Amino acid sequence: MNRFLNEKDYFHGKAECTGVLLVNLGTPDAPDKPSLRRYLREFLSDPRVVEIPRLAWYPILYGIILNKRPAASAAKYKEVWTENGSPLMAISLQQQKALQKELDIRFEGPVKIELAMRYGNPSIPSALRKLKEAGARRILILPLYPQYCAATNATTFDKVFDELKRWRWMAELRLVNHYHDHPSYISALADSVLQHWEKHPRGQLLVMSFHGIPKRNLTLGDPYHCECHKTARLLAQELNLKPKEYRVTFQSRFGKAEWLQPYTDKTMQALPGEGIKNVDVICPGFAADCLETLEEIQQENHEYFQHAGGENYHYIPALNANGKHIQALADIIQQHTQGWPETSPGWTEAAQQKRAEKTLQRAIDKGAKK
Ligand SMILES: C=CC1=C(C)c2cc3[nH]c(cc4nc(cc5[nH]c(cc1n2)c(C)c5CCC(=O)O)C(CCC(=O)O)=C4C)c(C)c3C=C
Ligand SMILES: [Fe+2]
Ligand SMILES: [Fe+2]
Repeated sequence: MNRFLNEKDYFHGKAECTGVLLVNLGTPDAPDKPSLRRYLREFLSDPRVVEIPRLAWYPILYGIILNKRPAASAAKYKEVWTENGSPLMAISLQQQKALQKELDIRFEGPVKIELAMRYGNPSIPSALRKLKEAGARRILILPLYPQYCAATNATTFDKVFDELKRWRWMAELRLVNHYHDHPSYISALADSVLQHWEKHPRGQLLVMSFHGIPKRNLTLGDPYHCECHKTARLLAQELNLKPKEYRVTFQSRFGKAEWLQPYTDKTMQALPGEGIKNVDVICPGFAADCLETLEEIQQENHEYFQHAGGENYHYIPALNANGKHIQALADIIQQHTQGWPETSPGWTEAAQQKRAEKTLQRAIDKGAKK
């Protein structure tokens, strides 16, 4: 057996392209107990996610968590599951499609986008191999987490490296570390808040809720907490908010240790007592709506707020596949692929002609729609 992945059917002058790998966290295949058990086992066995020595962690994971949590989590997933499957997966596929369309217009030469999930399917190795088969000699990895965290971004890169170290002919590789302060991302967030305020009365407070991590990770040097606060500050600036008009909180606590504070759920229970009875809530760290936004923020925290005497609670959806988000991601991709050849060998004149015609047709269609 061969130790390395060889080049299949290679010939000189084979067409090349630039590859972009979009990566999100992953989601169970179905909202049932066996699928949840499989998904949680892979996710929670990752030492980047739970940084407890394996000898201490595995008895808890296999003895308690994987016996209790799959059923409880499956019930939550059932509440948000759609006819197109898990919201995270359905939205990620829409993002991939819209971005491919946008990059086809922006780039001279061919750019191929693949979607992967860090846990579950489609896996990072399978998506990287698809890019390889499409002739990607240069690959940009874009984890869809604006704020860098070792539990999300670093583990994505680990998995990419594990795959690439098996390739005979490695691709040129670039990584997007984060985009928490990218002007196009901040502007897309601000736009989504303004659009929301056009349709709904504005709350007294804009709560910006980010996924939490253990507090210990911050003290060990993970920049995630700082990056969340920077995103929040820039978004507040863009919206001309005074400090008392917005608040940063952290959600999705897991286990008994202390996580980043203030906690979103405790904040929602306390706000009405402070006289704040109307709030808008946004989750700027989630590129796509998922269990953590739709069930935990839109439903569960809404209930906490109302039970504590709150009156109006509006969740502002994640950026998902909205136009400004796709433009922002395309800006990030363009910036990080600078210097890479836009026209590759094998990119024939006929293909270039076809692209020019397609671009022209799109411009005509766009003009006709206006
Ligand atoms: C030790 C536990 C966890 C850490 C650390 C963690 C960090 C982290 N997670 C996200 C984004 C998402 N997490 C999602 C679900 C989810 N997260 C954890 C635990 C940790 N996350 C669990 C156990 C689950 C599964 C659901 C459950 O059983 O409660 C999701 C949603 C996936 C979906 O299918 O919809 C996302 C997205 C970030 C950004 C992050 C660190 C910054
Ligand atoms: Fe999580
Ligand atoms: Fe949660």
